Amino acid sequence: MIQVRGLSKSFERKIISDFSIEFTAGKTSVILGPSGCGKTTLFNILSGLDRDYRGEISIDNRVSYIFQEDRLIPWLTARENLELVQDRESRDRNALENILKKFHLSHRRDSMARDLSGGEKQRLSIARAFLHRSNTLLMDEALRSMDLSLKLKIIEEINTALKEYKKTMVVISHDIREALLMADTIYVMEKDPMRIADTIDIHIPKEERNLYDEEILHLEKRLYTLLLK
Ligand SMILES: Nc1ncnc2c1ncn2[C@@H]1O[C@H](COP(=O)(O)OP(=O)(O)OP(=O)(O)O)[C@@H](O)[C@H]1O
Repeated sequence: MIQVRGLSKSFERKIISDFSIEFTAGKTSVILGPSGCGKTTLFNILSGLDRDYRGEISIDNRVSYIFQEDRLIPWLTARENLELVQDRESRDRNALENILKKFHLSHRRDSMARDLSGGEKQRLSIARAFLHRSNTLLMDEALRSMDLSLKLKIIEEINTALKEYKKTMVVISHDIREALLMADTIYVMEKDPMRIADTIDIHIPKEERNLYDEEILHLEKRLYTLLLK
């Protein structure tokens, strides 16, 4: 469980003020909300990158942060990039091979990161976050620059990996469909200061969700209405 209590953060203006939220352990929460409402600011605080805030944060200290850009070491191979997050003494070769397989990268294991396609690079950085000994994954618009078909494939891989790795995941997105396919709970935010406008729990099993499903289409409409308000 990630708990945020009475969080406040200001830059030139008050971005977050007395804000509270809980993200359930082992579940995926997706945050949708207008540009500049404070989503990345919240992630920077949750991940420990920003310690200049007021309020209480309760989070496991092992957090993996997946950014929009891949942040791989270009001159290392896919395998070597993964090894960076493993303990040198107890390096688990099987775990590494398993995660390569889950993200359909086994055939690219010995390729330099710089030679991978954009989709493969982002898959590798997501795979690395799963392999890292963390309980919490924070993903900030990591699928933004992908076409729909690639995005759907990677979402399926993430959902499959989550079943095995049981991480607590929080995702920032601007893509309603991405949210509908990944989330156990969607939080819609408003800005100035950031607050929760609506919370939507989705009970359809993830492997049964598709974008044409009536219930999903209904939720999509509800989310558009909320976000375009
Ligand atoms: N280091 C900083 N110094 C000054 N202002 C900042 C800083 N970081 C963020 N801000 C401001 O805080 C507000 C919230 O920014 P943040 O990046 O958290 O928004 P966001 O919801 O993630 O937006 P987006 O969806 O566009 O990525 C914005 O107005 C931004 O300009």
